[in-house]
Amino acid sequence: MRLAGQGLRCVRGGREVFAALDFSAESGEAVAVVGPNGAGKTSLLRLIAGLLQPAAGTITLHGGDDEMSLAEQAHYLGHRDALKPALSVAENLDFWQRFLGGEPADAAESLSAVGLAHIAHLPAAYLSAGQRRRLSIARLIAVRRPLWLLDEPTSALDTAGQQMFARVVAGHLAGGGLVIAATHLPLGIDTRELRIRGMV
Ligand SMILES: Nc1ncnc2c1ncn2[C@@H]1O[C@H](COP(=O)(O)OP(=O)(O)OP(=O)(O)O)[C@@H](O)[C@H]1O
Repeated sequence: MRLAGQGLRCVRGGREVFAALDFSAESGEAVAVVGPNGAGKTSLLRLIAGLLQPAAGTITLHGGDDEMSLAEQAHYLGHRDALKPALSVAENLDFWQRFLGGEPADAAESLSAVGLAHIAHLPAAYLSAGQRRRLSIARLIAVRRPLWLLDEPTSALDTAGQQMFARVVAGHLAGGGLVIAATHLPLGIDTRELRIRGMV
């Protein structure tokens, strides 16, 4: 599988954020999107996820599932954790699986992997920032998709959480997955750097 962007131009609020951006990433590879605040890292992830349209250029995924769109083959984990506060930890996972697909056994495994099995019954509203982030990471495991688009994935994670994240990503890459992560922090895994300078 190969993800490639060519000649990408991003405009937000009538202002050019970046232009003529090329990148590519292969199965088993993690790309760290780096650059100063406002350079367009989040915008690039949202372009790849199909949540924004490029003003110019193309994004293509080769070797994926031809019957699915790029967005259907990707997980987008944004700044804000997409949790339903009234649902418990386990119910949030169950909701994602009903909405996005996935095996119940993967949900149970995902809670153990992120260290939340002991509070599976707790409403998401009561979770700490780091626990919310852990639950978001559990979605990546509970619903299998090859392309992970992660925005500051380790924010709010403690040291053990960062190590857990590195293990989860390593497992995904070993299984032929692909990760694009916008970050200001080292992710604890081998990454190739994609630097965006932006127009700021
Ligand atoms: N909805 C919007 N309307 C107009 N401009 C926007 C919008 N969202 C973002 N921008 C602008 O687009 C530019 C890129 O923002 P983006 O969030 O992609 O940057 P970033 O590199 O992820 O920044 P940070 O490191 O601070 O997270 C910024 O100048 C921002 O103000």
